[in-house]
Amino acid sequence: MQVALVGVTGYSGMVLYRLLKQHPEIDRIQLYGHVGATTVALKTVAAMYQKETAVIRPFDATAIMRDNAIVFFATSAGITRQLALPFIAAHFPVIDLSGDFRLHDPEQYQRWYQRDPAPATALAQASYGLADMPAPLSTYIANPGCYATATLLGLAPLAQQQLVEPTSIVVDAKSGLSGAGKRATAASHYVAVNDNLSLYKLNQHQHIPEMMQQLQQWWSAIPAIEFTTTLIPVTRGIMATIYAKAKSALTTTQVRAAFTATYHEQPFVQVLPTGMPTIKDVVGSNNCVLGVDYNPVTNTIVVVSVIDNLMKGAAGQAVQNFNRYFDFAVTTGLPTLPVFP
Ligand SMILES: NC(=O)C1=CN([C@@H]2O[C@H](COP(=O)(O)OP(=O)(O)OC[C@H]3O[C@@H](n4cnc5c(N)ncnc54)[C@H](OP(=O)(O)O)[C@@H]3O)[C@@H](O)[C@H]2O)C=CC1
Ligand SMILES: CC(=O)N[C@@H](CCC(=O)OP(=O)(O)O)C(=O)O
Repeated sequence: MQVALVGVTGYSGMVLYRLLKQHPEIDRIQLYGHVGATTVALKTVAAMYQKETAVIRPFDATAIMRDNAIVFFATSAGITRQLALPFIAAHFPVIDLSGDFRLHDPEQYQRWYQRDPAPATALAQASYGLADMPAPLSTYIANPGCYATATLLGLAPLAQQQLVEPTSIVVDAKSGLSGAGKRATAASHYVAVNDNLSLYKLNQHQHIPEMMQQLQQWWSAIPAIEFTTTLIPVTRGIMATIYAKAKSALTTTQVRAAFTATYHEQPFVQVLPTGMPTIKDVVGSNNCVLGVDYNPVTNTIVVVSVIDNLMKGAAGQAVQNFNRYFDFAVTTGLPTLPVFP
């Protein structure tokens, strides 16, 4: 099979290229960049790929659809919605790593992304591809956000089995710097990040509405969640620590059983039998590892969810959705072990 990738020069695109190269069902990857750009060799823009012979061609929707079975967009939010419309019109398969088609409601997109949304008719054709909670996929798959993935996998059993007070959910999420993409800013300057922690986008993070959209499908009684994001001085990895009041007194064993029941058939989701996961437990893998606890003193459930933001949070989940879309075994071409240590 031949597949197209737009945005190989970004962090997610580079990880996706590596995964697609190793995928046994993929014979060839066609790379595309900006509209009207000249064709360049991949190795000239990615110095670590000196032995790669691939070239990056200018974006051309017609050529992509003619030559490939599917296109992956690893492009920035705001860009994909400008490039993807011909594929939607043609019902050509797309896996989109950006946030442009995750929200069904265009007003929500305008509010949280502060940009014009894609047309409502186009948004209606997209499906939200939370790959470890399988639901039917349309030809346009909106890959979930990295924080949203970690948080939703940590909350799914609690929401679906209605184990918590629906108004009590608090999520304290932390991410490594690669989550911010390759462009440096004052906030991502080495001095700002190293030996430091900084909380950002308080109550304004763009993943809040996609999490609410999904949570309310699972349990409409959840009105909102408190969600904070903190930048931590690591390259890869997200840890979401979730707190919620139990609806009735439980034990840690009962909470864990709820998680195990949800995920026992999911090869990438591990529920720890004891203790809490660390970021290094997942880096380099497509896994999500979950630790759970119930504190009877405060009647609080604590869930810790860790993922690699560039794997499960982006490229890995994109390949998992590719496998689901084409009915390949879901683990095909995907690492289930971290690069520990
Ligand atoms: N980093 C992460 O952990 C995660 C990222 N995502 C999402 O994945 C997408 C990519 O993120 P990330 O890799 O971090 O971003 P980067 O900023 O690292 O890369 C962005 C990519 O988009 C390309 N691009 C930008 N503008 C255009 C354009 N007009 N036409 C064609 N290509 C363009 C860039 O090419 P060039 O360099 O030539 O401009 C680059 O290849 C984003 O939507 C992001 O929100 C989702 C989950 C996690
Ligand atoms: C550390 C960091 O800055 N992370 C980014 C994650 C961005 C991202 O993945 O954007 P999508 O909305 O397309 O998923 C952020 O918090 O905005």
